[in-house]
Amino acid sequence: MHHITLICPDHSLLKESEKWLSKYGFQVSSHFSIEQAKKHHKRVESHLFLIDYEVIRQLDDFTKYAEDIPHHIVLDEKASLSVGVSAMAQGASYYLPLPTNTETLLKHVVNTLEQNDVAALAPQNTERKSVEPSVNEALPLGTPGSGIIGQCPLMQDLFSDMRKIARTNATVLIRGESGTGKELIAKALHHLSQRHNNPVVSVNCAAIPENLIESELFGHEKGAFTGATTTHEGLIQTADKGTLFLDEIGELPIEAQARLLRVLQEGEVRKVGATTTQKVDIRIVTATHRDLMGMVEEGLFREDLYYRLYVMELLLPPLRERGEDISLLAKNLVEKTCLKHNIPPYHYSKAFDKAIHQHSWPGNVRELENAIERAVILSPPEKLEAANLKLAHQERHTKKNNSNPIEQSLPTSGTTLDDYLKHFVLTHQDEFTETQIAHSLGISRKSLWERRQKLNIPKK
Ligand SMILES: Nc1ncnc2c1ncn2[C@@H]1O[C@H](COP(=O)(O)OP(=O)(O)OP(=O)(O)O)[C@@H](O)[C@H]1O
Repeated sequence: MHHITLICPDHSLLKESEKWLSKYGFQVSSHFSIEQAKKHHKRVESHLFLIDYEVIRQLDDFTKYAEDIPHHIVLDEKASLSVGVSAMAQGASYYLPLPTNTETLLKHVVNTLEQNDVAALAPQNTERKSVEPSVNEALPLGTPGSGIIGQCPLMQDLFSDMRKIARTNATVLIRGESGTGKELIAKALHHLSQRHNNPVVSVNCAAIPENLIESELFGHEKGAFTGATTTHEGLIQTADKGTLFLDEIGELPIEAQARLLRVLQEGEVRKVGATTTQKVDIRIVTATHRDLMGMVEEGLFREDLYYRLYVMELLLPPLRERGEDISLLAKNLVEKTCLKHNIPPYHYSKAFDKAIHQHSWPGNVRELENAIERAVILSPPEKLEAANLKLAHQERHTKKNNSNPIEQSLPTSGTTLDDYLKHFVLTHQDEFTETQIAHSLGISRKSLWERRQKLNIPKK
């Protein structure tokens, strides 16, 4: 965990950040003088100092302290250009006015910590690794800087579980609807863990043809089957000392399940066509949106493997249950998409936010990403228009007005998301390709295929 030290008088506006910085997962201590902070720093290493310039004004020579206050941001209630220049010349990473809004300060804190981490890791990487492979708790999960946005209680609980689980080697099953961020969470878990200096390998079991999956995962010996002209290292071997993320584990064929069980039980991998085994040390994280227990009951998934994989569970809430996170995500996506397409930043209006909240996002964050991208690209320069989100329900309304009989048969209330998806697919499959339907729903083509199976949606 990163430790931040505030140095400011009791009445300072900077004091207010103490509480919310702790809420973001930083360990914070506060001191009124540099001397006092120095003593504390000797006992507990501080990764960053936030200093109210009023404290520096009292000193005759701040440079004397530079060595003891290595990484710092200066904040000033009487901010001026000349003081800013001298603060930066004396080693401050940033000089900001007081008060500074939470988001801006947080961004600068995260930037400085990230820069320091990179600098600290570069020369000492190997030494650090061999002395003490510490858990990487630096990621302030939930903030835009961490790449995973999530301030609502459900996500905060999830992050708190992740931090605990990351300390262990326990196998983790991540569950959640399509597009909720399962892969993102699996990778964050790896980065939080002691394995973070080693590889994290992601495999989508549904995307690899069934006849290749064993050789891809476990590797094969030369001559093991027709076409095996060389020996091939499997992805499990590649992930040695790191984390293997198996997405859509429910799609793993039954023969491969037996091999995977061996990896989990014995810590050994046997290549296809090999007579000997090799030791591997991997943490396995899996994800599925399927009911694995139901698959066990149907004989499609091995029960022994199920219990091996289901040691810890992380449940990702659907986007519609994340309250204000939807706005946070949408805002962040608008900024990111503008940057990506080189479009001047848009104002995120209340009307736009309202439209975002009115939709139920069956395709979750992925659907939101796609919808925002459409809105950013299609809107005029002066205004981000909600109509350009081109959400599936808007299309439904338009169709209704056009008196489409199938659409009109949709119940107006009490429709489940599955009903909605089924009707949407049935209504559009004559005129659109699978890729276009999946895109409109904000889900992958693979997810659409899976939902067709699950909901028994016939193809045209
Ligand atoms: N909390 C979040 N903050 C920011 N971006 C997110 C968040 N959750 C998901 N995303 C983004 O949404 C997209 C979908 O996420 P991801 O692929 O991890 O979902 P998934 O649950 O694994 O999907 P699937 O079930 O279809 O494989 C990615 O681009 C990811 O970066």
